[in-house]
Amino acid sequence: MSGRRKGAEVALKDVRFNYGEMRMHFDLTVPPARIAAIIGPSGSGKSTLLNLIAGFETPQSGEILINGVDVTRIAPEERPVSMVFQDNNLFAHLDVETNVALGRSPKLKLTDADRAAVNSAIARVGLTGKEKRKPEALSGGERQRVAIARALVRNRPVLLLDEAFASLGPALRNQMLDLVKALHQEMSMTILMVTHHPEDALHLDAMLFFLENGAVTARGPARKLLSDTGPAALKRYMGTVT
Ligand SMILES: Nc1ncnc2c1ncn2[C@@H]1O[C@H](COP(=O)(O)OP(=O)(O)OP(=O)(O)O)[C@@H](O)[C@H]1O
Repeated sequence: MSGRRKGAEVALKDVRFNYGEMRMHFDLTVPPARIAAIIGPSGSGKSTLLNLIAGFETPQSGEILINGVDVTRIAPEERPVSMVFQDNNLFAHLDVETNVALGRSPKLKLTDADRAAVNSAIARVGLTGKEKRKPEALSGGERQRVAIARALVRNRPVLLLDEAFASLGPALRNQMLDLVKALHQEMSMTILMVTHHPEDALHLDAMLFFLENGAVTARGPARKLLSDTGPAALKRYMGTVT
């Protein structure tokens, strides 16, 4: 891998985005090299928030800044961002090595340095020896490791994880969170992670943004927000009060 990289601040300033009747309004900042967990009820706008940052959606108004640079109208591939989804991250007909290499060079024109970065990322996610396997010959957790390796070789300072581990069982999910934690310690990228599991935010000692109905209604350190003194709406979401 290409050494230590530093995360970038991610800021949404007065961003408005509508899907029909669903009106969303985001105003939030994630400082450089922090981990932010995005939680909230189904349909509250979590994936839309990440899609706006990644550039798969464009706001009706407002600005998205990454390290102070306005990226609101910039194409997804030109943003300093990588994204990992819950599934469908990999090309089924390509082996592990090629799937990862696509993150480095979409046309697969690889230099020796690129190949070294691909091998290093594969090693870092614990898949050395499985380079020639197709996704069908991997477990769900291994497939998500490939997706993370591909994000790593892109060498972008912001990593977006959209329920990336949701289809994995609890033990494997914890392993993946440990991997994210270790990668974050090494590379200090800024991470925004959508999850349905508030305990993931604790596991990563993350900042927490709680979304309801298209807006952030609570924010702060996960350990504080998820404690007894946290907001009532969050407790209702967690099922700890009715
Ligand atoms: N492509 C789309 N076209 C129209 N409406 C959409 C589209 N994608 C999402 N929506 C609507 O926008 C709202 C926010 O959706 P989003 O997927 O961001 O929510 P979410 O919090 O990620 O939900 P979940 O936890 O169920 O994945 C929902 O009301 C959803 O129905």
